[in-house]
Amino acid sequence: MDTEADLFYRQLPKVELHAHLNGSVSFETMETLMKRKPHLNIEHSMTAIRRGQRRSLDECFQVFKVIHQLVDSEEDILMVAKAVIQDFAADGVKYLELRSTPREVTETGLTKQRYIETVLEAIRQCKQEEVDIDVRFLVAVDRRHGPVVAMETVKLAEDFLLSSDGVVVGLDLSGDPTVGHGKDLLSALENAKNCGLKLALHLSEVPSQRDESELLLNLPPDRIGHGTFLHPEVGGSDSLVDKVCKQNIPIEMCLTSNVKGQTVPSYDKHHFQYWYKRGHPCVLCTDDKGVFCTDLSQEYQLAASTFGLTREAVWMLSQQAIGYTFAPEPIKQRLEKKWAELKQQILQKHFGLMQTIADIQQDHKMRTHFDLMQTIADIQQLQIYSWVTKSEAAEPLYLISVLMTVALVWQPNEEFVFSGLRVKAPTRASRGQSCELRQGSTPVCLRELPLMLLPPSLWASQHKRSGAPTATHLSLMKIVEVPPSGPCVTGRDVGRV
Ligand SMILES: CNc1ncnc2c1ncn2[C@@H]1O[C@H](COP(=O)(O)O)[C@@H](O)[C@H]1O
Repeated sequence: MDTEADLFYRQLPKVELHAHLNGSVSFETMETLMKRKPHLNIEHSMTAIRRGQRRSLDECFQVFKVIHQLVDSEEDILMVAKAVIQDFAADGVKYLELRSTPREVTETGLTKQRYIETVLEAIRQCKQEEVDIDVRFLVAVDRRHGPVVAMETVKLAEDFLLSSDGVVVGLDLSGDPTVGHGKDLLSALENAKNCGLKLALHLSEVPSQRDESELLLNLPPDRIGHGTFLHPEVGGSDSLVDKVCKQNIPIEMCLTSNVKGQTVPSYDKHHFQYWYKRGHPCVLCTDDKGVFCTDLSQEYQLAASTFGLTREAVWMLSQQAIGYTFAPEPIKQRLEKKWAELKQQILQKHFGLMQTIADIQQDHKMRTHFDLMQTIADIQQLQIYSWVTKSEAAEPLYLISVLMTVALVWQPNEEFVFSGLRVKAPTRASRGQSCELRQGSTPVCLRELPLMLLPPSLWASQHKRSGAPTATHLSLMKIVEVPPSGPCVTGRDVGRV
């Protein structure tokens, strides 16, 4: 069931800049592919790394080999590319730069030229079918295939740059980072740059790539993929960080991919934190949403909860990504306009309730006790209770704020039941005063709540520190947005103990 937060992150307009086509195939599309080729005996466990699972990077690359067996004809590529684009659109992605390595398969007659043409056909069909997403394509060079193939791929990419009506915009360098050295690919990459292809290069995805990154950063690339081991705290160097910062090169960050592929030990250790704190351009991406079982909404939500980003900051993060796309200026302007229009609808809708409660709390500080008692009636008139319903939306932030608004006007120490939660009013309704909440017989202690709106991420981290129940514990408590028709008063969940 979707929570209010899920809804927000899905509705958030997003830009996806690091997505490998064959790594982005959904469970459902995979199912169709498996049915088409039953003789391969491929199961889902061979194409995806599920929740809680981890693999070595090497094992991840084995997964791609399996997927490539399933996707080996023009027919497959068309289906997969269309499905992937539709998935991204359904996840609220408004602009997508898809990347893929052109392959030839003798048995099916697939050539690299036809491979790219088929992906472009999928993009064209989606556009014709008015799928709400702008899609561009990056031709990928697989580093494992060496300099000759790299040069051929660049030539192919250059041809499409000139003939694809702006859909092919750049070149990606990817593939198993433990194989080969970037110095052998330098000429091909220079050629690509000189002919106007934008460069999105996987850099320092593993620790051993320091020298290579030094070299490739001189090109310089237009964006960096992963950049996991660039900074000195993880074995990179100040010189690498200086180069990236001076040239202001955006970094594509793929949290789940890095954690599941074990190049990063845990979400909270992700290098997003390092770069984001410095104000460096960062863009959240999925990498391989099919293989790593994620989507871009989830990646934003994860980043926000792990690093305590406010909704405003999340919005900024997604909006700034427009500037890092390889799209021409008019497209960027169109996207900016779209973001501005949606901001009214989405951000303010989700902030509306919070603001109202903050106003009420502000009011409380001014009032006498009598007024406060009166305010409970006002609150009912403002129909806050009706926002607390049995619906699916459950943001602890809102819940606690509402609870505390009620608690503030209650007699000190008095208890009441609120949607099954036993709440004890604070003895003094002042900042810094702790307040006791119980779920069943379990006390939940949260400090300083009366006067602050606590983001779920912070709340979760407080819980970790205090050992109290997790945020999901209280997510049984539901709050929905204000219905457009105006809420109705119920108050039925509130009663004295
Ligand atoms: C996990 N991190 C990663 N690091 C480096 N390269 C990756 C990758 N994830 C995917 N690829 C590259 O993308 C190919 C699959 O999509 P396409 O067949 O091109 O659409 C992989 O074979 C690999 O070359």
